[in-house]
Amino acid sequence: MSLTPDITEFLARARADLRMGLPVVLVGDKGAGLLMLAAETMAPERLADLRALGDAPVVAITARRAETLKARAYDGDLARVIIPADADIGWVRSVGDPSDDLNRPMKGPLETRRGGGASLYRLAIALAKSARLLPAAVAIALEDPHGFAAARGLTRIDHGGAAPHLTERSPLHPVVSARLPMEVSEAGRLHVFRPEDGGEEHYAIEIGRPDREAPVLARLHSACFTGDLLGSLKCDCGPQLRGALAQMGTEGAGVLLYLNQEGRGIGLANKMRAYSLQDQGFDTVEANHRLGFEDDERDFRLGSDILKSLGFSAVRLLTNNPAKIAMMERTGIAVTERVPLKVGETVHNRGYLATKAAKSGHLL
Ligand SMILES: Nc1nc2c(ncn2[C@@H]2O[C@H](COP(=O)(O)OP(=O)(O)OP(=O)(O)O)[C@@H](O)[C@H]2O)c(=O)[nH]1
Ligand SMILES: [Zn+2]
Repeated sequence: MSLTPDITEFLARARADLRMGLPVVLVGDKGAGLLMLAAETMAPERLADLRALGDAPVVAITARRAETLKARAYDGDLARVIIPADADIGWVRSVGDPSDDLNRPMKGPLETRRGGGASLYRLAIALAKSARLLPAAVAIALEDPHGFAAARGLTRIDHGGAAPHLTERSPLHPVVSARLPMEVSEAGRLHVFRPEDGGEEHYAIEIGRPDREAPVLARLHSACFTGDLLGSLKCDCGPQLRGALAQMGTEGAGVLLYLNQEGRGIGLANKMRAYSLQDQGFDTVEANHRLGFEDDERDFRLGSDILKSLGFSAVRLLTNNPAKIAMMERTGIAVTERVPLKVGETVHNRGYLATKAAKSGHLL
């Protein structure tokens, strides 16, 4: 019935639960169950309650994180680290959080579980990521997941229904648009787009009245609180944002998409964790990996969705990132020209820009 939450709505609820430190119940296709919490937000007393359920709980982590911890990833893309009986919550958190890797290296070897299906653990990690938490999930098997969830009022997620929603993006809908006179152009307009899944809103800033039949000067900008707002010298985002808008103002037409995918899609808290690791000597890509993330967790398809919704089908794209161009082309937006955007190099971000060129294929 329409008044009952659907899977998208249950997933949104699960994300909120995990951020608060609440457990979520996952149900497999054959009825197997898993109780999960995000390692990062779990309260110490809940670890004791989990242990009381029987079997030793595990921390599920990505293979990226497992590599740093030298833990065997028997499941390929993930590892299930067994929580020893005498381990406390600090130990559990350190499995997921690399902040103390160098100061207080974990005493190994870590024992990891093998055998049995891993799909629910994979779902647990994907959920933690989509909640913008560290990809580390404390989990224990449940025999009667339905009864367990119902008795405690916990959110229950069915694997079959959930899996496609974690890889496919949610449809975006225009909410409102209004005139916004700006320094670069008085003919500015801000459009707000909202996804159906309760996730972040994204924005389009339209300058002038670009012709929908011709390629539009466009920029896909990912949110960077530190660079866009604070004038951080560690990246080039602020100057790129202002440079792109200035060029659109000068040409009299353009569209800048402001995608709320902070920190290449890992969220500000995790980006700051990456910055701490960078201060310990790791580069931007290595830092992401130590945290358990891929180099880049963004979904540029959002950009094509918004451009199409605004009526555009071809762009002159302001970027140095070939992945953005490839994704535009794959999703039906023609890139007729790449317009380079080289601004804001500083002594602090020279290494960052060089790493992006060497490891992420950015054009110099
Ligand atoms: N995880 C992580 N994210 C970072 C770091 N430095 C900057 N970012 C994020 O990287 C993104 C940069 O976005 P963009 O400038 O749109 O993308 P780009 O891939 O550099 O491509 P172009 O600028 O178009 O060439 C923003 O979301 C920043 O918050 C970092 O060291 N670690
Ligand atoms: Zn930045």
